[in-house]
Amino acid sequence: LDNMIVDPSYDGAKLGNEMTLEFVEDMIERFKNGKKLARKYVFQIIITVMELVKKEPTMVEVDVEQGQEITVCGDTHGQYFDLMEIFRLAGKPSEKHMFLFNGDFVDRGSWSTEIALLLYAYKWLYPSKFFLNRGNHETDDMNRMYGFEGECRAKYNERVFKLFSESFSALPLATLIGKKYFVLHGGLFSDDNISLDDVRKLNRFKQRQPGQAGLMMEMLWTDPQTQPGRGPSKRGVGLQFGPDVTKRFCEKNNLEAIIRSHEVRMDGYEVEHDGKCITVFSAPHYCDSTGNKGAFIKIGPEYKLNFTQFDAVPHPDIKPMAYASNGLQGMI
Ligand SMILES: O=C(O)c1nn[nH]c1-c1ccccc1
Ligand SMILES: [Mn+2]
Ligand SMILES: [Mn+2]
Ligand SMILES: [Mn+2]
Repeated sequence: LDNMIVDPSYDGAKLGNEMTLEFVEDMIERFKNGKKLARKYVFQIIITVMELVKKEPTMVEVDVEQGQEITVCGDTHGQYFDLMEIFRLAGKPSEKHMFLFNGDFVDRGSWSTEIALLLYAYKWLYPSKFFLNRGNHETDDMNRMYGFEGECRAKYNERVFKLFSESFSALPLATLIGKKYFVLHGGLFSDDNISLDDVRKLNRFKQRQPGQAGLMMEMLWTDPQTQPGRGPSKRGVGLQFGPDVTKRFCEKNNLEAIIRSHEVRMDGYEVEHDGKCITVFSAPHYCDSTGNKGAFIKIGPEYKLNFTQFDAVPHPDIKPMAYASNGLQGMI
């Protein structure tokens, strides 16, 4: 990276060896005005955050101390201007105000590189207060089809996508808050005997992509259902799990509830399975079409769940999937 230079005409803040709040604030404004980051800084940010998250356990454990809070967000899917609305309403990340983004940061919305780079910059700035769970959209197959790869190529280059892809495969798969809330993108498992210890022990580096079976795939893909037991997934990947599965898992692991994302909810969130399964989705008016609200959850030292709903805000006239290819690139 040292031999990479930043064009002397570059009008943005300079990045040295440390992330600064000034650089992050400058990034936020640049992205709002449709500007990009110097490519050298993009590489620096992704590489630094990849090294940081590689050292994190597959399930990160966080407690909320007095005077602190954590805001849990669900899918943001490239909707940068709605992410700005989250920070306006919830407050921005800080040493006292922790955040957890629960996967699906990218794809669909056309400001996926802006969201990914901003979340990564905050991870660098507040490494022990800012948390990222992997979603099923932090994977190569989805990024090829749903816009992120195309957006990386269009705004930066293929190497930037490859680096993001490598960093996604290093992301933790779950976060345990106060030993009470098990937060992951998709949901629970085909096997009732899976415990938090099995998640802790899961070697997420053995396979870069979740594939069609196994613990990692299930954590990123499964959905709750109202009927007891387990059923087939509507997505063709994973399965659906009923209230009894959630109850058994929470009892076995002394949990209040699981918090997951992965599905749109018209109210932005939904409390299901007798309060043991909560879905939080943070992309309002999803794909400029669904008309849903977004939501986020604030959790303080008392570990009560505090839901906030919010509406989509105006954004520049760039459609969802503006950079998506037909996904056949490189196939023939
Ligand atoms: O793109 C989405 O809405 C999404 N979010 N999580 N999973 C998906 C998805 C999965 C399979 C096919 C299409 C979308
Ligand atoms: Mn999603
Ligand atoms: Mn998802
Ligand atoms: Mn929109």
